[in-house]
Amino acid sequence: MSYKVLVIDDDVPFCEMLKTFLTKKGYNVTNVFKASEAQQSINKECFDIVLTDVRLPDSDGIELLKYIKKQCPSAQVILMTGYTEIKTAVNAMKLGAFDYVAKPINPDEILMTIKQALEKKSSVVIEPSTEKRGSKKASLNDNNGYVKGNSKASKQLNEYIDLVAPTNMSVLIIGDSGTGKENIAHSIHLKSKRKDRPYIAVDCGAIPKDLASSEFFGHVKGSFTGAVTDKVGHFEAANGGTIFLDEVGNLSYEVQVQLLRALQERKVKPVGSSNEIEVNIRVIAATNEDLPKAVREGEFREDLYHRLNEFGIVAPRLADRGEDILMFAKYFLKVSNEELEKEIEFFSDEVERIFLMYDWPGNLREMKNIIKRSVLLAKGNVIQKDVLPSEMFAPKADKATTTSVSIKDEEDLKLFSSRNEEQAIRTALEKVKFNKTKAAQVLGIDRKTLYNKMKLYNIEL
Ligand SMILES: Nc1ncnc2c1ncn2[C@@H]1O[C@H](COP(=O)(O)OP(=O)(O)OP(=O)(O)O)[C@@H](O)[C@H]1O
Repeated sequence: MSYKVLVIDDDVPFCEMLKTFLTKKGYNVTNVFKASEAQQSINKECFDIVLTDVRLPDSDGIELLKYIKKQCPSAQVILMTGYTEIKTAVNAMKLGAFDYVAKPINPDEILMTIKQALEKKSSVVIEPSTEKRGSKKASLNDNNGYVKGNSKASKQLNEYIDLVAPTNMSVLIIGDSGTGKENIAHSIHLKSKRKDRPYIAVDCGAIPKDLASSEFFGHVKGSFTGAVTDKVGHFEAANGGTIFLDEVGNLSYEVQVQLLRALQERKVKPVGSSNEIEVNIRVIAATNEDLPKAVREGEFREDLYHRLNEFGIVAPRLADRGEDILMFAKYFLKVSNEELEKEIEFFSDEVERIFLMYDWPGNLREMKNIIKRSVLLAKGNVIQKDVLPSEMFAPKADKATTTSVSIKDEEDLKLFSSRNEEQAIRTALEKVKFNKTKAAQVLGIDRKTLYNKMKLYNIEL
């Protein structure tokens, strides 16, 4: 079976080139050039992968993404963006896009992203002992790959993981997009007594509402049109092990009711069957939404929220993981070198400084993407600033805070923005174990400016 791919871009030659390339790789590709044409195509059939430009002549990729996720939730949407639109792309991921690739598109990169999206789409069972699967999760959780981190935030996170893993408690992981929630869930499973039993990851945002019962609880042949064979649901498949409910905030109210019943009674009944099946599973759920707010607004059931949240873990933002930032960067450099068969050795000092200053709105996933792309573009064996997205270091229009204190060399402060300046200083101080001289060097400012800034932000050591 060949997977169906819809490409949406008003650049016709580019679409044709991509179509030729992907067709050669065995995909069944349809090209359209406007959002309205894309909507028509999606109304006719559901695609496995949708590759869309962020800017379209009659709409934008974000609006289209919302439409696609409503019409065909299982489609994996990949945005194609210019560097200046990376923030939009990161927001799109919060709305359910799988990933983004920066233009100009590199064929190997797009192919790899499509493969990863298809892996996610199939909601595969990840058997902990079978690292050969090639799944990103499986490979990251071997001892060489999983970055634990040394920052305060990481230490606390790892402590919580170790504490809760051996228990049977349900865990709710809350965190911004790309902070590593799925990775945390899998670590908990691997450190639990259930580690040799199945681990099933389910992307709740990708399950169509009318198929949800069958996906979770299975069905018997003939129970509805399209049920041509018996199907084992995710709950039964996870029996004895762990089920990971990603994007749990996306479940419809009806499905929430069914899920709660299954969790309380520890039994499931496949659609169309009169037999109940006993299940013994541990639940880990994740969300980047404000679930307590959803509960207050009546969109998420309070009883289910408490059932899932027996133990809550907050996945820290990358910008709050201080001294780990470069550790993660080096890890992603290694992974990208392997994936792209390159041998880039390190980052220039300037690039490291930019990494420490940047606020990483898309967290680990954004870092991974930026580094992968930089590895692709790098000429020599060092990643230099010129291959980074300029928005990572361009001076921001709002210079209010940088002019409010005496700054000897304002140029050196161009990395700062009013939004992340305080965080950048805290991160740098943490990284150099609170040595102010070294922190000033890392920040590229003089010590006096650093003192002034610390005073401004009430940073006390
Ligand atoms: N501790 C870690 N060490 C190394 N890589 C990590 C770690 N945690 C996460 N990653 C990588 O960072 C990326 C994002 O992680 P993950 O998919 O777990 O985030 P998420 O919070 O579940 O994202 P989303 O909110 O988009 O579902 C992945 O490529 C993952 O492999």
